[in-house]
Amino acid sequence: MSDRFDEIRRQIAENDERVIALVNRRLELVAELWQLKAELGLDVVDPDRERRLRERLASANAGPLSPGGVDRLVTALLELTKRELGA
Ligand SMILES: C=C(O[C@@H]1C=C(C(=O)O)C=C[C@H]1O)C(=O)O
Repeated sequence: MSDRFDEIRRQIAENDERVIALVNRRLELVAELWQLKAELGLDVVDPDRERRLRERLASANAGPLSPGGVDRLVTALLELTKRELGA
């Protein structure tokens, strides 16, 4: 295969590893926030906050991911967070 082919694959792998590291960091931060919410007697799940998160990320998206793609990604992220943290 060409050098460019290998280089593209290397960059894809590097990006994928960054995505995993960022998702792990996100989980740590949400876990910390939920601990504080629990101490304050608040519900950990906040549908209004989730709606605003969805709107903010839709606005921040510069593409090529489609608006529908952003929405699916946010849905997956929120579901994953709740499953991992046991909400
Ligand atoms: C992170 C929060 O808690 C919950 C988890 C969210 C998330 O995974 O991003 C978003 C909203 C809440 O349902 C928050 O209230 O900000």
